[in-house]
Amino acid sequence: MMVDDLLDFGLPEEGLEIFGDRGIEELYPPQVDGVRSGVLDGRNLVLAVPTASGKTLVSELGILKSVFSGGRTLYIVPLKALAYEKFELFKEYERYGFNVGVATGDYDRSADYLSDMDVVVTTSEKADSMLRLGTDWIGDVDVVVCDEVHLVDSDRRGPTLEVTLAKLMMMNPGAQVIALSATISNAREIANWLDAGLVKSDWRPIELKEGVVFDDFIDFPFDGGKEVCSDEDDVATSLVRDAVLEGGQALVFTSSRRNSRGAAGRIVGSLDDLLSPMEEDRLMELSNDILDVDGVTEEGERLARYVRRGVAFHHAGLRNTHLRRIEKLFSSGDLKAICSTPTLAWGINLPARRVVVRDYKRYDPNYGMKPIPVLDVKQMFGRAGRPGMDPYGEAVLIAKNEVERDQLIDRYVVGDTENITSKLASEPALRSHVLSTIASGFAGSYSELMDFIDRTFFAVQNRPEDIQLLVKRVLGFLESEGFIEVDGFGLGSGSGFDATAIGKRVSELYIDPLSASRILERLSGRGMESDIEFLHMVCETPDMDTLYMRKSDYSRVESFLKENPRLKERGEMDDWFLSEVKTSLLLKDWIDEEDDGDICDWYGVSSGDIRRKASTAEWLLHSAAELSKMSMSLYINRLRNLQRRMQYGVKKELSDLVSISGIGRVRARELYKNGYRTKSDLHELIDNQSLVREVDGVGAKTIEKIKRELGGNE
Ligand SMILES: Nc1ncnc2c1ncn2[C@@H]1O[C@H](COP(=O)(O)OP(=O)(O)OP(=O)(O)O)[C@@H](O)[C@H]1O
Repeated sequence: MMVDDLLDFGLPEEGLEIFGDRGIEELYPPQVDGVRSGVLDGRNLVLAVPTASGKTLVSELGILKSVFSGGRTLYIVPLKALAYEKFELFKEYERYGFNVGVATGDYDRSADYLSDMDVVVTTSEKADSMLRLGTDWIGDVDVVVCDEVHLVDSDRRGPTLEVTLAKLMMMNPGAQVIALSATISNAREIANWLDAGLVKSDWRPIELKEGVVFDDFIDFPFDGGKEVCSDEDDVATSLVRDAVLEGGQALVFTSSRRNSRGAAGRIVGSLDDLLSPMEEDRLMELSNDILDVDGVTEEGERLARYVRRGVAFHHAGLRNTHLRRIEKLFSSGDLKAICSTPTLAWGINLPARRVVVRDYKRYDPNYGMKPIPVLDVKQMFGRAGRPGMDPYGEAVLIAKNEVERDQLIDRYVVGDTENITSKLASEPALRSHVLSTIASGFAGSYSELMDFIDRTFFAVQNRPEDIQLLVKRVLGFLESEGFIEVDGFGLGSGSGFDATAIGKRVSELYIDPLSASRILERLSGRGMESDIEFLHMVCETPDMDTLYMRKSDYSRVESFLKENPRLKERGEMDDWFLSEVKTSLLLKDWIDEEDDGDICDWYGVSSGDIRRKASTAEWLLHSAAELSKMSMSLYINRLRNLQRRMQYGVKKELSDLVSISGIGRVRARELYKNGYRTKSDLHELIDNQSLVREVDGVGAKTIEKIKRELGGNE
């Protein structure tokens, strides 16, 4: 089917222009199936097709049809980076007078400012928080697109995604739901849940050869085989060099951060002779950028060194700025290889000629090393092949012997993906979503709550009596903690309930009700004195992912506790408690302006980890301050002060300086040392350029930024 034919199915003419500008003339087969299944007639649709087979365009058919008749779309993605990727794409609609917005983060900030938007791209967490805040325009949505709906299977994100979809469908019964998915075995079950038609296909725009390498030979069971034309000691390195020799790039997936660094370290040097002088120049530039942002940690320095030679590693511990730059340089072809943890496979579209899955086992705390799900391997495989650039994509697993090769072929090449399952049965997820469902008015009684839960994927897959048991347990907890009030005697089908004022606020703050109850208990207890006690308060909540205790951490943490008996009283000396204390100490070092490199060494973390922990702590301190307001606690100023320091990683006296964009903790300290302590002191600096030399790290560029910002504030 040609794009022009879409007019017969009701696509507005402008749609042809939009797709024409992207060079799209003919629809891919699954897109044709989407059209035939009624996506342009407002029908609900689940599209389960491989990565990069044009799912977005099918959703755009529904979106364009709707916005050209005055409708509004909510487009839900799993990750912030993806939200911005889609936002950039949909911004093309603005030339027809539509407003396109993006919303992520800031979970208790009102989203009313988006009420004029025709298309809003958001993450499932932000969509959930907008529902909790009672955002009016959410009840006026005509198309809901859910990208990567198979992530209902994810322990962390899945429950939020399914509850959000269920709420959106309940509020907007006439809205069209378009769910995009990887190829999963039980796609039909998802389609039944969403009352949708199903398009399921294995078609890909570019041929994908999937195979297993052993003894320098890649066995592609459906496409013959291939010798690897490179004989490095390390198999992954050979596979990468071989792909680059053929003019391609490679993505290497590893099971851990440490392995991603190790694999990149082995590749470095093997590509030197394959880089052009122009590529070398660009890589040098990126490498310097990395040093500029993070030259003090061993990892930042190592990343810069590798990038200079065409290779990078990529994992969630790195700074976001670095991750985005690495992705950009790989897309432009300058970087030849990235060694990454699997997160990259679920993120933005970053295709490569060859994908190497180096580790197919991952550590599981309950089972030890365990083979990863087929779905995960297929997702990584799916990143192979750049449409329009590569003749085909190759995806390869590595075997150590012939037996393993055959097993890997059976399981991951020939085998089916697993069924996906709801994760809403987990108690932390359920208590949070049950509270939010009551607090935001979706359910005022037990029977309404059960009606609502009946709309979730959880209810499709579980027996009603099991669900009731779990829900009752959670309701009992919420009542005993004072987050809901129940009418009548006991919890039964006749009982009605409402959230208390504090329960409503907990739901809006987007924290686990158990976190709130721990914080409230701490705030009402006997006087807290030191910073570390407040920091431990946030680290003992389930919302904080605490740091793992390494052997070398025990003596440090235990001797700290010896000197701080008040904190020691808070717990048993088990790993659980010690890791809370270790995390509190990291946060303390962050706000005391310890050097990034030292913090990374002391705690065994990466630079991005520090910022992510600090950001969670900042959110919890903000929540504690809000709860403190409601419970008349005396700590509000103290909490606000700590929250501000946590945001920037500084002592109190730098607060004024770091609020200026472009001035981070290190530059602020340098300015302070040189006598510039407030914004007004900085006026003097920008008026007198000769002073620039006095302050380390504050060059002409920064001065320009400060000038702009201070000018704008006046
Ligand atoms: N019919 C088509 N003809 C040519 N190119 C197309 C067509 N449909 C989509 N594309 C292009 O294919 C690329 C991949 O499409 P898209 O990102 O929508 O895939 P996807 O299935 O959503 O991928 P992912 O699984 O990563 O979300 C995009 O660059 C898109 O512009």
